[in-house]
Parts: sequence; C-alpha cells; structure tokens
Amino acid sequence: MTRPADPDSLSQRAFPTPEGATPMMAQFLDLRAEAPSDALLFYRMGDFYELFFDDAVRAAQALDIALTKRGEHQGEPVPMCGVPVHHAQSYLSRLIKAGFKVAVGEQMEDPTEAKKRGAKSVVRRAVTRIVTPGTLTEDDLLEARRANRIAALARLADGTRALAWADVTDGSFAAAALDSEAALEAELAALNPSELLCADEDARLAAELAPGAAITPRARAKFDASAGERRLKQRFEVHSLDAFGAFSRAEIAALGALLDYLELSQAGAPARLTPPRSEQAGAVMVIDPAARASLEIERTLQGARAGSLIEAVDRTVTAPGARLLAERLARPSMDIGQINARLDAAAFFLDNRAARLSVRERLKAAGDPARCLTRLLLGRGGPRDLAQLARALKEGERLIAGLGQTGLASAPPALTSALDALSLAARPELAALIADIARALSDEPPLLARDGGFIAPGWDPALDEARSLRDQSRRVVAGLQKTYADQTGVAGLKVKHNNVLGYFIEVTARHGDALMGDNAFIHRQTMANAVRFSTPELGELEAKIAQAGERALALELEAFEDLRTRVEDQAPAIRAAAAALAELDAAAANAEWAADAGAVRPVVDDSLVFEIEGGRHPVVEAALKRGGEARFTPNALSLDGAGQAQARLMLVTGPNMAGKSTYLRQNALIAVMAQAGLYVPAARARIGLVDRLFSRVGAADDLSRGRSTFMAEMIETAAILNQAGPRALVILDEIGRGTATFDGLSIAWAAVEHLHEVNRCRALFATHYHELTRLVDALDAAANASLRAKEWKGELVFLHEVQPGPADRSYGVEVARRAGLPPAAVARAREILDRLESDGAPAAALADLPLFSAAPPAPAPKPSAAEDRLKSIDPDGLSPKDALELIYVLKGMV
Ligand SMILES: Nc1ncnc2c1ncn2[C@@H]1O[C@H](COP(=O)(O)OP(=O)(O)OP(=O)(O)O)[C@@H](O)[C@H]1O
Repeated sequence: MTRPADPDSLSQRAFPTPEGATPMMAQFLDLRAEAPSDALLFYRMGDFYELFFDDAVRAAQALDIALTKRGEHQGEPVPMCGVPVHHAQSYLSRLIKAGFKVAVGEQMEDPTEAKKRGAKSVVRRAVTRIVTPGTLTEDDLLEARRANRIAALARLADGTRALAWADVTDGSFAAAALDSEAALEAELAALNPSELLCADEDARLAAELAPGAAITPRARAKFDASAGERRLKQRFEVHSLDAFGAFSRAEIAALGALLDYLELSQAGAPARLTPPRSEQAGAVMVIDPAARASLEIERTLQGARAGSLIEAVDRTVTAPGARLLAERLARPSMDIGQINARLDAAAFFLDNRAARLSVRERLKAAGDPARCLTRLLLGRGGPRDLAQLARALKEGERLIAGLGQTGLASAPPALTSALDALSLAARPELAALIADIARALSDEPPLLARDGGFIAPGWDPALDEARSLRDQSRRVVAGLQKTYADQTGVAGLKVKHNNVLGYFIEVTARHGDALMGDNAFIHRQTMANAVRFSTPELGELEAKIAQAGERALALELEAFEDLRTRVEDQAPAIRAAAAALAELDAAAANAEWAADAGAVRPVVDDSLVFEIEGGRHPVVEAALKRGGEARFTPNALSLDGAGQAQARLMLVTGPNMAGKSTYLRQNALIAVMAQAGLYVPAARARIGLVDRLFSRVGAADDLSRGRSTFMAEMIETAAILNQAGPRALVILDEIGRGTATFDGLSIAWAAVEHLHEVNRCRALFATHYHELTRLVDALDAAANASLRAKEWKGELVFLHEVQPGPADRSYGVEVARRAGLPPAAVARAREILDRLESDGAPAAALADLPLFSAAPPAPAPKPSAAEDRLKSIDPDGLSPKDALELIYVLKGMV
C-alpha cells in the first residue's frame, strides 16, 4: 500500500470558515470540521457523493476524475468533484489503496422530510463511517487470505510501552506490553498492521517501525490510561478489567485509544470486538524484523507471496484457514502443549486420508463466515452474507456427519472441540436459524438488501400477497394493450413504462390524431415519431403496482432485519463455529502438506538441542522440483545449546554457490514451522524451544533510513549480540564482508567469540573467512562444517552436502570464471591467489602486489626457429628428396 505523498499535509489542512456560506455549504463545513482532517469527506447529495475544496482537488487527482466548480464561497469558486453512489465502492477502494481515509457523510432523512421544515431547509446529514485501511470489512477492499489488522502504539511517560491490535473482520482484540523498542519493532513486524495509531509526537517513530502501515496520529490525550480503562469497562460492561486478565497501564492506554478510534470510525456503532486479551510476554517466538524479512516467511524481499515460506506450505482451502496458518507462521508458539495439539490434529488427518479428503471437500463450500458475520453485525451485510453464513454452518454439520462416529472416536482434543463448536445438535436455536435462512432466501440472493427480490416465495404470506397483487396488476396492464388496440383499431398500440410518465400508451404519430379525439385517452407527450397517452385506469393500476411493490420491499427488509437480529443473538456461537472451520482447515492442510512434501512431525521440547536429520529448504526444494533440475540434497544439523553432546555454534564454510545460505535458512525455517505446529521438511527433527530467532543474511542497503550496506549489517549484528539469550537461534551469513578485509575478519572473529562466550545461544555462522575455522580449537562448544564441492573433468561440481570440518578451499575464482569474468581477469586472480596462499601472510604478500593493476594481456608467444623455418618453405618448389632432408633438419631443431 502506498501512502499519500505527504501524510502530514493531510492532517494539517485548513478549510474556509462558514461566514457567508449558503445553508448547505454551512452544513458541509460543519461536517468537515467534525470529520478527521486527514480523511476526505464524501458528502452525500442524492445519487452522488460530492467532495469540495481541498478534498475535491486531492480526490480528483487520485481518481483521475474531472475537477469542476460549484457556486462560490467568500467570493471564490468552490472546487468540486463527485462519484456516483452506486459505484462508490470502487472509488473508495482506489482511494484507500492510494493511502487516503474517507469520511462518509450520509443523508439521515428523506428530502421530503426536510422540505416539511421549510423550503430552504437542508437535509440532515451525519458522518456515519470513516473508511480507513485498518477498519475495512468489504470483501472487495480486503485480501481474502490475509488478516487486516489495526494497531495502536502507546508509549507512556514512565517509559513503558504496549501495542494493542484488533481485526475488525473477526472481532479479535488483544494487547501486549513490550519491554524494549526492539521487542516493539519485532511485534509490529509480526502483526503487520495495515494501520497504526499513535500519539502525535510518535508519528515519525511509528512510520519507521511499521513501514507498511498507514500511520494515524491521534492526540496524546487519547492514550490516557485512566480514560482508556473507563471506556473499556463501559464497552464490555464490566466493573473491572481483571475479568479479562492482568493488563499493564500501557496496554490499557493502547486498548483504550484503539477502541476510541474504532468507535469514531464506525460512528459509535459497537465495534463488535471480543473482550480484550493480554498476550503474555514469552507466549510466542520473537522473530526480529530483519530475520522475518530475510527468511521470507510471509513474503519475499520483493514483497511477493510467491516464493515465500507460506506459499510453499499453504494447502488450506478456505480464506479463514489461510489467515489462521499465516498467523501461526507469523507468531510461532512457545507453548509446547499448544504446538502438540496442532500437531496431533494434523497427525489425525495424516493417518486418516479419507477423513482429510472429505473434510477438505466440505470446507471448500464454507466460504468466509467470520467476515460475513462482522458485516451483518455492523449493519453492512446483505442477503448474500446471510446465505453464506448459513451455508458455512450447514457444511459444518455435513462435515461432522461425513467423519462418522468411528472417525470421531479417535480424533484428538483440538479436533473434537472444533467439531463440538460446529455441532448444531446442542444448539437448537442456531439450527433453526440456519434452516430458516435457507428457506427464507432465494437461490442467488443479491448483495444488497435495498434491491429486494431475495426472500423466497412461501416464507411470508403477506409478502406473497403483496407480490401477487403487484404481479396481478402487471398482468392486467399487459392485458390492457390488447383491449385498447381493439377499442381504437390501432394494431401497433403499445403500453409502456418509464420513470417519468409511469405506464402510458404509445402509438405512432400517424395514429396520434385518432386517439386525440377520444375522451378516454389523456394526451401526455408528442414525440417526433410517437404520441403518448394515459388513461385513469392505467393510473390506478400504476398506483396499485407501486404500492404493492413498496409494501413487498418493506416486508422483505423486515424479514431481513428479523434474520439479522437472530444472527446477532447467535453471534458468539457463530463466531466459534467459524473459528472451528478455520481450525479444521489448518489441521487438514497441515496433513496435506506433510503428505505432499514428505514432511515429518517434529519433536518440540524444552531442551536446548537442535537436531535435524535430512532437513530440506521447502522453497528451494519446490523451485528445483518445478524447474525439473537436480533434486534437493537433504542435510543434517546437530546443535546443543548446553554445549555438551554437540556444538552450540557451527561455523559453516564452503565455496560460493555451494548452499551455505540455503542450509542456514532451512534450519531457521524448520524451527519456525515446528513451533507454528506444522510438520517439517526433514526425516527427523527435535527442537528445544527457540524463544527468539535472529538472522543476518545477505546485505541490503537501507538507504531510506540513511544506512549504508555495511552500517545496516552492523546494526543488525549489534542487535543480535546485544539481545540473543540462551534460548535464541541465531543465523549469521557472512558478516563483515562490506568493509576492508582485516576489519571484516576481525569483526566476524569477535562476533563468533561473543556468541560463543556471552550469548551462549545456538548459532550457525557461515563465512568465507577461512581463518575463522581455526577458532574451533579455542572455543570448546564450536565446530566446523562445510559444504562439499569437487572438481570433476576440470569442472567444479557442487554436491550441496554438509560434512564435518572446514572447507578445503573456496573455489571463488572458479565461480567467477563460470560467471563470465574476462579470461585475463581470471588468470590474474589465480596469480594473486597463488601468491597469497603460498606466502601465508597476506599483508606482506599484498604489499608488493600493485593495487588495481589489471593484468596486461598476455604477450603473443615468439615463434620458434622451427616455425620460422617452416614459414619460409614453398612446398610446391621442393623435390621429394629436398623434402625428406628438410624433415631431418626440422626434427633436429625441436
Ligand atoms: N541442499 C541443496 N540441494 C540442492 N541444491 C541446492 C542445495 N543448497 C543450495 N542449492 C542450490 O545452490 C544455489 C546456491 O545456494 P546458496 O545461495 O545457499 O549458496 P551459498 O553457499 O550461500 O553461496 P554464496 O556463498 O555465493 O552466497 C541455490 O540457489 C540452490 O539452487
């Protein structure tokens, strides 16, 4: 999502004062003052939303629509643009994607009502909603497989800080206290909110910490913890928040500010959130933002889903299932019980292939009940949401039936509780509601209730009666055409309908006169080719049809509201059922992935070991498979944080392109997957819980934050050395490359020692500095491993196999040759390398190498005497005897 070029310029806009304004303009300016200044105001005028002043200028530019003028205010023309109400959604979507917020000012009464107050009175209007990136609920504005979160960052004067977050589309609402700025950044990277609220003065920091989010600065007073507490208690109708857990002051401040904003943006409508929950520190594996980005867990460094871990492992068949899986991978658990519960559920579906297939088949029809429910609760839902909701819950029932008693008996608790939540047997009211929705709605109901035509015949006798009256009158009208044609003798007479005249009779101009003279027909309109008439009979029928139609629509809307209210009453049970469907999808997808990829169930315990046999990188493996290239070579890893049975720190060396980075990353990804409760791509895996995952992989400039490549690398390395504790897993790939050789080597050396001696965490350290491999002699819990390559028929072959011990050589020059470096440069590199290696003391050896001297092209070799002689021969002038003699001479010369 891109932001408007200058978000500050939106929040500090000024609009004209109301002096001298027309009544309508005065109302506009009132609403404008009431709506947040960083939101554009859509001002409803009949069939259009109109925008004025600066709003119009910005919207016209962003939407590429015409900017016009409407009247004057204080002697200046008023800039204006507008969008039709029926297409507002697509314009809204474009504005939100361009980073804007939109306040929707609706008409709150019928214009005829306003007229009753006096000819000049203005229709009452109010801001009914502020559409912001974090508070969207419409399917076409949301990504189906991604949660859409809004977060609030509170930093209190006492130095404490917390984040609160909500997902309006499923009602989740939570907070976490964070003990450092780094933890805050990591949590934000995990949540990946689309909108972040913060106090005015924290706006810059917020933009830095959450680069993908729209930042919404709010007055500091909104983050007052006492006010927040009052607001929360009021909303959730409790005397004390203790009912929901123990919250810190900062958490309450963040939750309160978030709730306030949600109420504002929903214009006071209940935000329909679940009671807040406090996420305990240490509940999830903290993945530092650099690691999250470079491991490409949710998206690649380029921002694409294709090529990410989640894309490789996601086998879910519903959007809510995909969101649940994404949430688990984004925030892997630290709770062994929870991890095992997820694995148990997957194991059940792995062992029961038939159950897996049947559940997945059923789920495909279930849709996204959580989002339908939210729309219905917020009054934005339509008949189609009702229908989808009922269908999903019905599928839940069928799914249970499909599993049968035998299947259920062996299901683990995570699944039985999900199946319980789906069972309608114990919920007669919900079952009745679902049956009623199915009966009440027509087969393909429209998106919006206001269009009518969605209640099936037979549901409401009064509605059926109104409809039949309407249809009967229509039939009478249709019959009148023949009656009038016979009566007048004009065979081409037609009865037609339009919005201006209602029902009318139309004859061609030629027959117009015939009817003009007939008192039964009242002349209405003369056109170039046709003349139009009405009759009192038609007028009466018209009124009957309109009345019956209006009554039918009113009855339909009543029926809709009735069903909607019943949904509201059942909201907790429906939410639980929707969550259960997502849970089942995630579990069956986990098993499907395990079956597809030959993944195994990891053992996760509270030891400090990290033992992988036959580990693979899911993304690289899938890419190799797709490309039909060589197979992925599995590799083992054995680490022990206690430094007893195995090394704690592994130095990984090997030629370029041998697979060092792949090896490092695959092990980090296996840890993430295991704690997410997923099967892992390995033959066997045992992992002692990892509480923090750090990685420093690859070098990328962070110029937007004013950091050079080397600076960015050092900041990340510093964060690791300062923060990694004994339960952390660190992967470091070639640190120290971006500076002078000896500086780089020294920094890498010191980093290894620090990790080994101070952090004492499990670590993988890939390096090209062969000198470092000697460190294992001095560090008792460090070991060397290397990736094998061999030369075969003059070619370098990468085996991608990890073996104990350091690499024998680096083959860098060979890789450079393969990459197409000019032969002269390759030859020169070999020469320098030989010299450096034979001298053993690089500094001294380098001293007498002329810096930057490119190797001169090799001189053409001087021709030998034999060659000179050969050149001088004229073969045609030689007799056979001379030729023989010459051969003896030449032979003597070589
Ligand atoms: N275990 C493996 N099995 C098969 N192919 C592999 C394996 N590991 C890596 N590869 C292939 O080798 C390529 C290079 O791997 P990788 O980037 O990990 O090498 P590297 O040693 O880190 O290189 P450099 O030192 O140049 O960064 C990968 O893109 C992949 O195609």
